[in-house]
Order: sequence, then C-alpha cells, then structure tokens
Amino acid sequence: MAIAAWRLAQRWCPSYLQVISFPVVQLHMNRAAMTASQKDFENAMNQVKLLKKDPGNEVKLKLYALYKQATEGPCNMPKPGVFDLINKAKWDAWNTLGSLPKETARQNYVDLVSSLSSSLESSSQVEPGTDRKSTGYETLMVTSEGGITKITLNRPAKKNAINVEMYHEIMRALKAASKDDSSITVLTGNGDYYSSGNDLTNFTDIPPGGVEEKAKNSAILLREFVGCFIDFPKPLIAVVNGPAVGISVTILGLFDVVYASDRATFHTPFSHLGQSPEGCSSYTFLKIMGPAKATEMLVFGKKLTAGEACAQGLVTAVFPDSTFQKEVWTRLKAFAKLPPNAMRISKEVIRNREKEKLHAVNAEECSVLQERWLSDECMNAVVNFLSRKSKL
Ligand SMILES: CCCC/C=C/CC(=O)SCCNC(=O)CCNC(=O)[C@H](O)C(C)(C)COP(=O)(O)OP(=O)(O)OC[C@H]1O[C@@H](n2cnc3c(N)ncnc32)[C@H](O)[C@@H]1OP(=O)(O)O
Repeated sequence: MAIAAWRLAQRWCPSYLQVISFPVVQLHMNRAAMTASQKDFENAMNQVKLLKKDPGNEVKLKLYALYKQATEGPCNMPKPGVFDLINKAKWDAWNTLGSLPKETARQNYVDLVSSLSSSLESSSQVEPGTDRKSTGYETLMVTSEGGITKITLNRPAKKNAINVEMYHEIMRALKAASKDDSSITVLTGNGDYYSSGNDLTNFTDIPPGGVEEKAKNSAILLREFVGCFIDFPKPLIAVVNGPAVGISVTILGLFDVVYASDRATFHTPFSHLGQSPEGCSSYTFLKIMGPAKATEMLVFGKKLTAGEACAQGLVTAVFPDSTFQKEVWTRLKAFAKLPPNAMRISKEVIRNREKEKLHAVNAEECSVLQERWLSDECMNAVVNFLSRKSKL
C-alpha cells in the first residue's frame, strides 16, 4: 500500500527530492525549537538534498515520519481517507512511531541520513575515520562512531520483531563489531518498541521437510544466535527504548549493562505461547533475581515494569523517557573513552568463568524448544496470533 502510494507520488513529482522537500521547508519554521543536536539535524536535512540516488519509497517514508516526530511529536492528525493515497502512506509512517520522544526521533533521523550518505554516495565531504556506517543491512541500522558501534533493530512497523533475516544480520553485525576498532557495542530499537521478540511469522515458512525440519533449523539458528551473545568479547550494552518481549528480554541476561527507559516493559510469555525459556535465561535469570522471581517471569509470564526489572537486577538503571537518550548516551560516550583493552580483558575474566556453562544451557534450551515448537500448545498460540485472535 505504502509503496503504491509513493509510486503515485513519484508520478506527480518527478524528483524524489520534491517529495521529501516538505520537511526542509518546515525545518526553518521550527528554528525556535532548537536544541543541542538541532545543528546535526539541520546538517542531516541538508545531506538529504545532496544524495545522488533515490533512497527508495520506504526510506523516504521513514525520513518523513522521523522528521514529523522530531519536530511536532506524536501524530495527532486525523487519518486521511483511503483514496488519499500519498497522505495516508505518510500518516501511517508517522503514526507508527507512536510516542517516540522528539529527541530520539531527531537522533534516528540523523543516523538514518548518515547511513544513507555512505551507502548512496552523498556528494558532501565526510571526514574520514570519524563516523562510519555499515551498509548492506535490511533489518538493522549499524553505525560506528566515537568508539561506539551502535546496532539498531529497524523494523519499527513490526515492533522490531526478529525475523530470520534479522537473526542473521544481528549475528553478522556482532561479528563485525567484535573486530572493528570500537571499544563498546550497543543494541537498541528504532520506534516505540525495543523488540516484540521472535517474529511469529517465522513459523509459517515451512520447508519441504515439514514442521520437524523447520523446528530443527530454528533450534540451530537460535543456538548460533545466542552463542554470539555468549562469546561477544567487548562490553555489550542494551539501550532498551521501549517494551521488550520474548527473546529480546532473555538475552539481556547476557549483556554487560542494560539501560532502560521508564516506558520499557519486560515480558517473557513463554507458557502463553506454548514455549519454554531461551537465551540462557533458565540459568541467568535465576542467578540474577533468584528462582521465585525468575519463575514468575519465565513460567507465569509476569510482565515487569522497568522499575521492577531494575529492582530485580535485570536492568542496570532506568531513566525518564524524556531524558533517556541524552542521559544514556552521555554515560556511553564516557565509557567509550576508557582503555579498550582493559575493558575487553575485564569482560573476558568475568565471562570466561561462565562460558562453558552458558553454552551448555543454550544447547539444552534449544533442544527443549525444538520439541515445544512441534506441540499443539505452541502451534495454536501462533495460529491465534496470526489470525489476530490473541495478542499479549
Ligand atoms: C528462531 C528462534 C526463535 C526464538 C524464540 C523466541 C521466543 C519469543 O521471542 S516469544 C515472543 C514472541 N512475541 C510475541 O508473542 C509478541 C506478539 N505481538 C504482540 O502481541 C503485539 O503485536 C504487541 C503486544 C507486541 C504489540 O501490540 P500493538 O497492538 O501495540 O501492535 P500490533 O498492531 O500488534 O503490531 C504492529 C505490527 O507488528 C506486528 N508484530 C508485532 N509483534 C510481532 C511478532 N512478534 N511477530 C510478528 N509480527 C509482529 C503485528 O502483527 C502488526 O503487524 P501488521 O501491522 O502487519 O498487522
């Protein structure tokens, strides 16, 4: 629908820049609302004009939505009629951002433009070595700047649900980050969610070998995915910008630091889904919060607020959503200035003691899940979600 709308838009406006020039005009009207990073935002707006190639309709809609969110806040315009294709596509894109704070939207806009500039050859001069963007990711935004590699889950319209492609891309990004010259690595989400966990449509793509083969392949994928977090050699920090579900919660036990917005929630509804714990949570959560609290989460699916998750040790610190990005990034920039080898070695000392155990737990959890995925309980839960009969 969105693509069709933009095709139509391009017919009316031969240059894609005409379509996205609207926010540029508005930017000048919003100068009064300048903040510290307004300059970066303005530079990003100028960079967009220098792109030599059309970034595509989906990206243009994302740029539009982030611009509107950054300058006007959440979408409160009436929804355009079904035949008003262009405005409806724009409205949908903006509305998808939910209550994302203006500051985050501005940062995401700058990040997105920055990644486009390198992938689409902006004609502007980029100072070498100061800010490198990795391209070739469909489901992530990956940037490396000032000693920090930032991996952003980037399927906001699907609440950053992790599809098979995203599992592979996260593993690729982590492997690259482990070898690049950054000192710390950050994982965060774009949009109003951190992540809604495993993409439940992953279960619909059944190979010729049937559901058994699907369950086996998924267990192999999951084991490799979680293994990357166990083995990741540098300090790994989660910036939990919004609600987190399922595997995006369980692997937090393998991070070194977890910062959360007070909007974030932590939910592992495995029993509701006919599934069982993964991400080493059957071990890490028990160590972190003790068996009773871990059971409430992992067996009974109790959803924790950010404050509760912090009190139980899963989250390091919670910040008000309005200042979340600013406060977290101030801390992260300071961490990134510490001697990288000392940080890496300290992490190694801490993690090595547990590594063998974690890999064994991971293997066991995956093998139990392989069976669970074939159960009626699990299949019914997935079918109910896909047929919109249930939500968390
Ligand atoms: C191979 C390794 C396997 C590892 C296994 C891991 C286990 C887990 O991670 S279990 C957790 C699985 N996740 C869920 O059960 C969450 C399901 N989603 C929901 O309940 C709701 O979407 C929500 C509570 C997260 C959000 O509800 P809200 O009303 O705000 O938004 P929606 O309109 O539902 O969502 C927007 C859009 O996104 C799609 N979507 C969201 N989450 C998922 C998901 N996990 N899988 C697939 N799709 C998801 C949702 O369908 C909507 O899509 P459409 O706009 O196309 O309808």
